[in-house]
Amino acid sequence: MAMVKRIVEVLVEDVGVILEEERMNSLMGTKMVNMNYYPTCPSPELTIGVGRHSDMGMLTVLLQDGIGGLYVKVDNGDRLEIPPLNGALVINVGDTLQILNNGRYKSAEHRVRTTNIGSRVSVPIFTAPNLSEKIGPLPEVVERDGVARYKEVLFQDFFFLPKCEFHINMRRVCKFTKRGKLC
Ligand SMILES: O=C(O)CCC(=O)C(=O)O
Ligand SMILES: [Fe+2]
Repeated sequence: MAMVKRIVEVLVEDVGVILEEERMNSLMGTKMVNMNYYPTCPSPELTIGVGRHSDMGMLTVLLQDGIGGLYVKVDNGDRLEIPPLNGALVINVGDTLQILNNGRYKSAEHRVRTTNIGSRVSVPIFTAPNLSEKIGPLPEVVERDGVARYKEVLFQDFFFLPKCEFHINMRRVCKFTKRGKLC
């Protein structure tokens, strides 16, 4: 946790903001762990491991085994595989951090493919705000940028969007935050 906090601190310091301890704790008050198991698939192209989405919170710390299959969409639209590195963690920027920084750090869209070489396990740890926390671009950043690219919302208002299939829901979340309204 201390490591995740330190990374967030460095990222917001880089846009000229020092967050107070209390605010930092509220922004990272929700912690969740997923344990993903992707069985080996003889025809991976016919399956969806995890559909495309971005994570909603501040930062995600992901431990993956040696199989691979995680892809991130980069600016030109290509999808890059994030190859497993022994002993390395993958750190994802989430939607909340993107909003706080007024769009400077992007929450990367990613997805997971299954493989026919072996089953895969991954364990992401998500940090996200308390449900009652207001999230919007940090005032210092808005002042400098001259524009707020996202409106302020309660974290719970996009965490509990109307239920449909989970990952469709995640995409709706992105539209909600990036356009400032529900899709
Ligand atoms: O399995 C992975 O590598 C990523 C899983 C993921 O993106 C998620 O659980 O949000
Ligand atoms: Fe994810």
